[in-house]
Amino acid sequence: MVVAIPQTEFKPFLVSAPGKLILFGEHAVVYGKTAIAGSVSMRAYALVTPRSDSKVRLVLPDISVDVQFDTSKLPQLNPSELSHPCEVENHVGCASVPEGPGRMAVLTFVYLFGCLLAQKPTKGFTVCVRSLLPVGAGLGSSASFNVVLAAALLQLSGQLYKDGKSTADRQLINEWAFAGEQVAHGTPSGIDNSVATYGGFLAYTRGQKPQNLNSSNALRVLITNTNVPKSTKALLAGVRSLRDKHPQVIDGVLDTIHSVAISAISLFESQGEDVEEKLQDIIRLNHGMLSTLGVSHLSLERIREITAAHHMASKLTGAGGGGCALTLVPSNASDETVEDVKRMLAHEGFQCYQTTVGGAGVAISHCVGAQPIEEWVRSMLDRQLSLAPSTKSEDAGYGGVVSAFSILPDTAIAKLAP
Ligand SMILES: Nc1ncnc2c1ncn2[C@@H]1O[C@H](COP(=O)(O)OP(=O)(O)OP(=O)(O)O)[C@@H](O)[C@H]1O
Ligand SMILES: C[C@@](O)(CCO)CC(=O)[O-]
Repeated sequence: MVVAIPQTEFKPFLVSAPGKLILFGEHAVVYGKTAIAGSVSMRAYALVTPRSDSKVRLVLPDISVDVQFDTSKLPQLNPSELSHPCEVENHVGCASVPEGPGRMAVLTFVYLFGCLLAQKPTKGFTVCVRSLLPVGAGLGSSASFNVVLAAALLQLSGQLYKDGKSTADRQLINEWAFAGEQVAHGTPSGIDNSVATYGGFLAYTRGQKPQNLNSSNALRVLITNTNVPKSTKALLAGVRSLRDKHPQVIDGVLDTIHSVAISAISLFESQGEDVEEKLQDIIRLNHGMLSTLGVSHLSLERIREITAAHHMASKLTGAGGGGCALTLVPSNASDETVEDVKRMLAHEGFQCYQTTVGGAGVAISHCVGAQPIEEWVRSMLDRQLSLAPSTKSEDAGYGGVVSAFSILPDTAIAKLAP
């Protein structure tokens, strides 16, 4: 059965943004040293579809959220009247925001909607976000969520002139995504949302504008989740207390990490044959320094052992104490070798993702290849499932598309642009 789709103000569009990986400089960055981060090919995707009423619906299947608001019940917000974006908590009025893990995501939506759209006569719409990034594993799932949300709402408000492609558009998306990060995290550094917006590789030093590294070398990496829960706060406190006790020693370690990041900058921008080998060296060195700071973990050391046996260098990424490790896959490593390593890591109970670092930042698309998005979503699922007409007529006939998008397997989502 073909579902008739009524005329609405805009056609469905899709926004996507990558997660991030800290390559060098975690922990030292807290003390004013430089860190290098890159975008990962795993992304968050927001499907935006029109509605025929004035409701807005936020569907977040990965964290079991499906909320709907009457636009007139959402607060109009003026950012200059709030001392900090997280104050949105005090302005939700009669909009009912769920408790639990989805609360921050919904509050971010309320904040961005209140600032960007509430003042304008807004037709209803549905935003459904799916992400291929593990939540809370240090890969910037929060930042990519905030970037797709900010870009979607800016696009709906008519403030993007080049579909997010121009420098001005990106700057705007990055600023609003940072505000979203502030709702969730209080005082984030801004590196995560910058990577999710601009993509590629960035050098970041606290208090300075992130520097885009002109690298044409996308890196092939394995990201291995130890599944060991970590407390970033406790790990940061541990390093601080060690530094308080041994300031000269620890400052020396932090300076060395800074030198590693500076070497990485020149390596990323050079083309020499020995670049890969030198990158491997500094990955090992950086991990050694982090281990000296006390933020490694047995599980991370085990990953290093397994990958080292296959001539691959690994280091922890993010706060450490568990969390994720990154492994550089040398360009001459065969697919069999990579599969072997992945199998051994999985055998130890680790979760392993193969990805490239340094790909595209935020992207807004109106088609997938030559297909309109709604057609693509339908074609991805079994016809019986995907063509079921929506029971939610107010979703302007797109309810079935939203439901289909919500349950598409990750393998289908991974095929989406870019
Ligand atoms: N797929 C998603 N759908 C909706 N919200 C998401 C999604 N992924 C992440 N989020 C939001 O981001 C929050 C997780 O952020 P958190 O900072 O804990 O993890 P992370 O960003 O993955 O890790 P890190 O900040 O260490 O890189 C979630 O609680 C939710 O608010
Ligand atoms: C450990 C740290 O350097 C990175 C955590 O992903 C903390 C921070 O920069 O805020």
